[in-house]
Amino acid sequence: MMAQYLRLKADHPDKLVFYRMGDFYELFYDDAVKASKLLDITLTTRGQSAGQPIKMAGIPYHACEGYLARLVRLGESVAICEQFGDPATTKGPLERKVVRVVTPGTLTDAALLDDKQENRLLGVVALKGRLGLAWLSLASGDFALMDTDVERLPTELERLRPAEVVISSDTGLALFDTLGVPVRQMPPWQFDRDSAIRALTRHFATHDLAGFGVADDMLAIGGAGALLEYVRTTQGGVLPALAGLRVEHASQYIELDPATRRNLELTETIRGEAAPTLFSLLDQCATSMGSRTLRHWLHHPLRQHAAILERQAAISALLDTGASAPLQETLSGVADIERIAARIALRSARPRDLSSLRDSLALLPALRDALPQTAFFAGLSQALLPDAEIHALLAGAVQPEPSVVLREGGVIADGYSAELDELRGIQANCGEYLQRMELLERERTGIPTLRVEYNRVAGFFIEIGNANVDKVPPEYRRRQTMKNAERYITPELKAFEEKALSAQDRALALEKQLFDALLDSLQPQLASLRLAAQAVATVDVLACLAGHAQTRGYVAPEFVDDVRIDIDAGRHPVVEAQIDDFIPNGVTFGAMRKLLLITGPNMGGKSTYMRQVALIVLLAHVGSYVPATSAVIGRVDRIFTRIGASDDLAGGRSTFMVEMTETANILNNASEHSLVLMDEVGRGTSTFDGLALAWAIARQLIEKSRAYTLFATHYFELTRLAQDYAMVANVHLDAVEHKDRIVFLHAVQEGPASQSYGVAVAQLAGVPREVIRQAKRKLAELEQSSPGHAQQGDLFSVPVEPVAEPEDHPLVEKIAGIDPDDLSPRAALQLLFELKAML
Ligand SMILES: Nc1ncnc2c1ncn2[C@@H]1O[C@H](COP(=O)(O)OP(=O)(O)OP(=O)(O)O)[C@@H](O)[C@H]1O
Repeated sequence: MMAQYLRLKADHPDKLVFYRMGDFYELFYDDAVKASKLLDITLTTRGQSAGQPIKMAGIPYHACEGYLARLVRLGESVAICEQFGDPATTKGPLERKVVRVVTPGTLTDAALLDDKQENRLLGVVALKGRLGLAWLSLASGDFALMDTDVERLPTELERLRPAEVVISSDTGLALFDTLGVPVRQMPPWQFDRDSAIRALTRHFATHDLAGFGVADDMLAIGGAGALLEYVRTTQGGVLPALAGLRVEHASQYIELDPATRRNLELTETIRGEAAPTLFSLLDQCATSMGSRTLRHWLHHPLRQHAAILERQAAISALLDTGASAPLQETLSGVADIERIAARIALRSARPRDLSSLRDSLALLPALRDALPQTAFFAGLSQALLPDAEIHALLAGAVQPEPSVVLREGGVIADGYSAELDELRGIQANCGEYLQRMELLERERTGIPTLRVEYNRVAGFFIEIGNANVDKVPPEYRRRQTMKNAERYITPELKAFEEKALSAQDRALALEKQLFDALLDSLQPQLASLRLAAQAVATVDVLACLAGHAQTRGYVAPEFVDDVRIDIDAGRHPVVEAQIDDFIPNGVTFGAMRKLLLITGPNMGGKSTYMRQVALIVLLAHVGSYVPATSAVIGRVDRIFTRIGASDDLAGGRSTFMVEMTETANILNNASEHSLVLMDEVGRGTSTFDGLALAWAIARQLIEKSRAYTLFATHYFELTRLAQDYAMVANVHLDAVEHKDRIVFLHAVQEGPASQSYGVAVAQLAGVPREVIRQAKRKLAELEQSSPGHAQQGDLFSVPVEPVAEPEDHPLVEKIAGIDPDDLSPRAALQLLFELKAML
């Protein structure tokens, strides 16, 4: 057995092998050690090899899904090795085979997949500074290619978020060192472009790839070929029905670099949590397909105005007809058709998959009826009309409520197969059958005492009393002689006996056969099921966005070709939902107003304001309505953000290094159509360095990039840029100090801020009183010594009246000097009188 194990393991050196032994999957040697650590299961030993005990860990077969899910989430791959044959009759070890390999990127089991997220496998080819990317999702059948530059790898990885990456073993892992994705290396020949073209054209049964818009010299083709092979091996040789190939171009979408996706908290907070994010706010989709599509849309804002306006018009139509609520109501009954189709393709669908597919298909007509009557929805409606045969087939074949697993039976509907009905009938109506036969035989033979019976020893028999044996028909054959009677069997009864005794086994086997045949007959329908799934998802997202537009008071943005972004009374969609009194703020950019310098106190709302502008622009390009009273937006090609400071310790970059790397990316790539958010650049270094850098960076953005820029800063010097450049304007957020409190107004106004309130905010945050007092004193000192002197390049350097340190009231000083622990009750009382007298 160990020899067999080692042979199988040799084919899967980099995976954990789950080796089936009876009711357990067992892992041996290093696999056992690794699994015991990762899964926290007991490490033990079994037998010996070369005098050494063999390390072993096992997991019960029925609980394997949970363990698999954990391993895959940790980036591991598992080869599942099943046993074949009957242990009772086989000599020596049972035959075992790896039936499938579960890897993070090739999951299709419902239990292992995240409902709301696409699970992608990415193949990467890098050659001479160029990058070919191919990605596919087994669960949705989506298969796409893109060629780009090597530097864009982090950006694309952040966009696609693959669960697993496949590369050629000569590419080297260095590219992926810090990216935190499981990477699998395959031999270089599997990335060979010519073989890939042959494999792809064979798979799609096309002459060449031109019909998919794939040029023969695309680097990504090699990756696509490797993916196909990888999927084939993991799925035990079965290839899923893929929806065809798509070519993506970087220019289709507004580009968002990795930092921007993080900073804008689209689908994950900066801390890596799932909420609160734009996605968590908006995702009220009724189906998982809708949720996945919404997530995709948020990460892929469109550039082409026509495509955006199509979605926007669809939302308007939903709002006009009030259709979203009834649509979502119907949608909530629709199962994950897309993933069910994928499991049908891989023949791993379960009985309940088919019954929920049937029930979902039955809802599609109602969905179509509820759609608004526009050309756009007419297209979707067409897709929502898969071949009526599929539903008819499923309705006829599958029980209304089938059992969860096929091997329990009770899956195929009554009336679908005469043979199955008969087998089931035999089990259910054995007694009835015997009675009926008894009556018939009595009539036929004229023996009123004839009995048809069954016992365990004799099986089925016809018993005739000795008095009547002369009337026995010739086809009766004697089975047993009793004292007063003879027992007979007939060919019909014999056949019935065989049927009855094996009816259950045969019924189960037949159900399995029928179920497999059903999966086969669904294969030609997968493409239309996928189209229906996509249409359901699109309707779902649009209805969800229409719902938000209505309940949250969003408006349809207008798109223009001019250089312009004009938002009236905009709101931050996520912050607005979290606090009671959100103050709306507008923004105006034009050809002559391209950089807004934002000053104002800490906590004043600068970051919120900047992010809100970016989110509104992004949402507008998703096709959604936006949180504002009006929005007019010109062409936008990219959104860049440089917000907040975070160390990239794993990548060996300090906070300041990260800040400057991100800034360099912006300065090198921003165009006049880009939206750039810069939050306090330069603050990661000394004041002089920081100010100097911030100054130079701002100038570069105005003179060279001419991007739409929101530039928040505490360096007050920078506000002077507005005097030098017509395209720069100052805006600020304000606060007022009221007694000991500071009140933030959160309203954006024209002009630079007048005060920073840093010390007041520190006080608010609970910094000890003594520190605050010293800070105030130091602040006054600095402000006195440095007007115009550039000693202190910050807002603090504004010449303002030195703040006179208020003398503390003697009463306060007296109280400060008290140590209550040292006071006797009597002294305390005395002190109270003294304090009162000092008032
Ligand atoms: N327009 C607004 N209306 C109401 N509250 C707001 C508004 N903008 C921001 N806030 C509130 O103020 C808090 C601070 O906002 P924000 O982080 O944007 O300030 P900031 O000026 O960037 O501060 P810092 O300079 O310290 O980073 C937010 O958490 C939010 O609760």
